[in-house]
Amino acid sequence: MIKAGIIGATGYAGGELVRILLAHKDVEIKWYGSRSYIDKKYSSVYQNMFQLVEDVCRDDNLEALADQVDVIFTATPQGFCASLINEKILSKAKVIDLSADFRIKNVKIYEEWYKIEHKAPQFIEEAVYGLPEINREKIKGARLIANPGCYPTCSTLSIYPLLKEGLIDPDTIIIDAKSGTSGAGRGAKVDNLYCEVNENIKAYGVAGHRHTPEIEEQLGYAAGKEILLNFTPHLVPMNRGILITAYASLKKDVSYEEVKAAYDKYYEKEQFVRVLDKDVCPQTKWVEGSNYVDVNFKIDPRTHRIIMMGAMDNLVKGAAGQAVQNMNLLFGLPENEGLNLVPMFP
Ligand SMILES: NC(=O)C1=CN([C@@H]2O[C@H](COP(=O)(O)OP(=O)(O)OC[C@H]3O[C@@H](n4cnc5c(N)ncnc54)[C@H](OP(=O)(O)O)[C@@H]3O)[C@@H](O)[C@H]2O)C=CC1
Ligand SMILES: CC(=O)N[C@@H](CCC(=O)OP(=O)(O)O)C(=O)O
Repeated sequence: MIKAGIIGATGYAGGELVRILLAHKDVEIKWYGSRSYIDKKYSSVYQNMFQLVEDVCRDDNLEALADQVDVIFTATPQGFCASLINEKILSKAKVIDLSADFRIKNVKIYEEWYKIEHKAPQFIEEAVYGLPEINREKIKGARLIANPGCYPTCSTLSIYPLLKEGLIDPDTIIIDAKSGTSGAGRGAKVDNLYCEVNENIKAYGVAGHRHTPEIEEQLGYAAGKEILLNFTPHLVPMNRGILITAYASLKKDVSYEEVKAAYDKYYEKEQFVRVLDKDVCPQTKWVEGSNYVDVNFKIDPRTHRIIMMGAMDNLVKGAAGQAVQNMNLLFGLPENEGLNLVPMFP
């Protein structure tokens, strides 16, 4: 049995990790970390866990935890993991960080976009960006995984094959994204109150969202050069789900079959990326509660542009599901163990 500890188990991403790991046959959760609910039963925080989890929440102490578990998930705010990680911890346990602390290789860019000083830049180079469909082999041997952001996961997977195959002009990418409110976490914020979100849709972080450099970095690797793009997220009145609609100019005339072949080249064998049938647009409802990313595209011959689309559950493939996928790779388990979650509908 793999012993797991979750720091930030009381948040939305941590809660989803608990839900997935409880059904994972090779994992035992040893530590439900929290700062606000110390010594309170975990199931009193999340009543859906009544009679399923008897443990109480424990203080966030990464060093003490590393002595007791094989893997630590940090589902905590930006800066937390970097402020505590050290060589001793990494020599004892694998760490999968769900925050952005180790996602961006250039520390200056991290500090500029996150407005915090990075407390452990010495581990940035070593950390592996945990997008299994692209970095599978590197993930297997890692000690520290930078679990990708929700928007970056959906955006990168939707666009990656076309950049790799040189079908689109990397300097023309525009990503329009939408997220359900759980993406903003469980902490109380005025912007996420019912009356603010219900019956409403709004853009936020326009021309400045912190996921922009993460997406640019990952798509830059695919393009083989640095790229700049426009990324505009929107908050929509639903609990879960991310939908991205991305636009780029085509570099040459292409047929549906050529573009489909590019997607198939990278995803045909990938269980969690579903390239939908022709003319079917991805919808968040069709992936809810699952680890799937549904992708598709449409060529617009009139404007000589292509529209790339992706849908995903921000808490599963966008956070906890992907973290478990990474854990499976780190421990040599089948990559889909505990992740054969059938999407719920309606
Ligand atoms: N929500 C999502 O869709 C996604 C989230 N993520 C990332 O996962 C991480 C958690 O996000 P999310 O679950 O949404 O956030 P929440 O606000 O829902 O949860 C935050 C968690 O962190 C704990 N926490 C808060 N402040 C501190 C602190 N100073 N020190 C230690 N622990 C603290 C909280 O515990 P308590 O209050 O009990 O002390 C809580 O368990 C973030 O880095 C986020 O960016 C990544 C992808 C998607
Ligand atoms: C709706 C909403 O607020 N979403 C969050 C992103 C989700 C998240 O937690 O970000 P990471 O994937 O980087 O961890 C945001 O825009 O900041």
